[in-house]
Amino acid sequence: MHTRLYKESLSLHTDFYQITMAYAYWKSGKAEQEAIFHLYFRKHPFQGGFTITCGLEDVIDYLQHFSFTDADLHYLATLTGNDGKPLFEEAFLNFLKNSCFSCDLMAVPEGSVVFPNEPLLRIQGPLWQCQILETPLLNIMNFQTLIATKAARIRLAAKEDPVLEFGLRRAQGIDGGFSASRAAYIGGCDGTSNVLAGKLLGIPVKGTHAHSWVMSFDSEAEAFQAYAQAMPNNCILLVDTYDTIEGVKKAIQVGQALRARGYELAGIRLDSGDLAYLSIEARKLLDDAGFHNTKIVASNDLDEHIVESLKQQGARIDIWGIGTKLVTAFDQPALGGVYKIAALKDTQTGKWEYKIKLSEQSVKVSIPGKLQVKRFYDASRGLYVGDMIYDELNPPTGNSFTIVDPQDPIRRKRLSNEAFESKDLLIPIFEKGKLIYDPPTLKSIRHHRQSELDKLHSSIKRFVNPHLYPAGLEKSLYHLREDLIEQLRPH
Ligand SMILES: Nc1ncnc2c1ncn2[C@@H]1O[C@H](COP(=O)(O)OP(=O)(O)OP(=O)(O)O)[C@@H](O)[C@H]1O
Ligand SMILES: O=P(O)(O)OC[C@H]1O[C@H](OP(=O)(O)OP(=O)(O)O)[C@H](O)[C@@H]1O
Ligand SMILES: O=C(O)c1cccnc1
Ligand SMILES: [Mg+2]
Repeated sequence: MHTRLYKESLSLHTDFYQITMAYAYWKSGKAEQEAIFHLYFRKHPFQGGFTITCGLEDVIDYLQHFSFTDADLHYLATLTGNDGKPLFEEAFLNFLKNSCFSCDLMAVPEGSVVFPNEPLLRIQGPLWQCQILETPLLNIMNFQTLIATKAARIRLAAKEDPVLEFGLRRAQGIDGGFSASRAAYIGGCDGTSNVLAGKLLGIPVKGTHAHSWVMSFDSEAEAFQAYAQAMPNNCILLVDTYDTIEGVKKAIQVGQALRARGYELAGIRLDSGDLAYLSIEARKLLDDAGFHNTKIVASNDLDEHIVESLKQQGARIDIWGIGTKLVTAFDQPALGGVYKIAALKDTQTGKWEYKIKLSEQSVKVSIPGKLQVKRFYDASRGLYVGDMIYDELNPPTGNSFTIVDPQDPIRRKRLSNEAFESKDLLIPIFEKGKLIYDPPTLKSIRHHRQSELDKLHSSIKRFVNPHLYPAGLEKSLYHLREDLIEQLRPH
């Protein structure tokens, strides 16, 4: 990458307080104490019923390059407190210099459907390392998970139609654009206008031309002819610069000239006005002129709701170009994923101590333990039927389980091994800092996302008041959490 940022080591890509805590852990002899943290979210984005996890490959890349360079340490050595003296002792900086990532990481594979409170990542290792990674892991996972989920919703609305991601110009800076293109592809887009994402990630690059192409000529007809001349084998003409219907007629004339040369007009693009009406009219004109295979591309501030509405109106749009509202997750610009400590090993006894964060808001009370998620699958219906978050330090026995919704303990469900198949969602990625996972290709992550969504009942995927998928705490974990809350509450 060509920016100043990407020439840097990214170990300082964290919040300052992570480094001050790492220092204080080190000073108080706790730095190497073994801890378990989970990364999870509490509420689906976009008022939806599902979320698509995304970002693991970048997490892996980050952790593999996690080391403090001399330049990083020189910088940290310049930081001073309010007495003007250095904040960090040299011995601590040496400790950082000689350290490398040595944790265990478990993760839910990218492209999987996930639900509130389920760990997307579980990290176990020295307390200071787990702590310092909070910010970069959230930075990577929150954004890509958000965009993959938005793209998956757009994919559901567009049904089988191709969707092109056109967002780079509106994305949140350089990495915001690049990682959005990646996440959008995983979520279900078929191509991108982002050429760097094409080169580095192998995403198909696609596109048409801008209004300025048309405006740079004396007439629209000349502009269309020149574009067809330059690119006869990839000719999609933007027809709305002056008058859409007149533009379609001129595109048809150019299509006839192309056909005489042995080429086909690939498409036209509509970028303003009533896209339902104009696409229906354009389709008639194209069909009447014998251009049945010429596709109609539409763009202009589209999102999943407008795509769904246009389809209901009978719009004849074949390909959807979607930028701003996808890559900025316009209606919800951040996923509120969090990263919380859940257990700490007592150095004397070697036993795990459960950790829990209390809050006035019950949704913010964290979940203690070494968590895993067991997902139950009804093979006869081809549907996921429920997820059980359980504690590996105290796993449930037997073949039949009760899950409890921590926000509404009346909501319970029984899940059994006899009735359903099941699998654990978190799989090993790093063991003691060593990568033991072979990340899948982007294409196979996309396929995985599709097969995951196929296994969700349609009521969970609808946009308005989606049905709540059963994802809860295994009963004994629920009680453990309640007991801890009881013990910690002063009254
Ligand atoms: N038939 C339709 N039903 C619902 N929404 C539509 C329909 N046609 C277009 N839209 C959407 O309505 C919005 C139209 O916005 P706006 O009025 O700013 O665009 P416009 O009239 O095309 O003007 P401009 O030329 O500035 O792009 C866009 O988000 C577009 O995707
Ligand atoms: O609408 P989006 O989903 O973001 O898709 C990308 C948009 O970018 C281009 O125009 P741009 O928005 O730059 O100019 P315009 O507003 O004049 O169309 C293109 O014509 C699309 O309208
Ligand atoms: O190729 C296009 O049509 C395109 C690319 C980026 C943004 N809007 C449109
Ligand atoms: Mg626009």
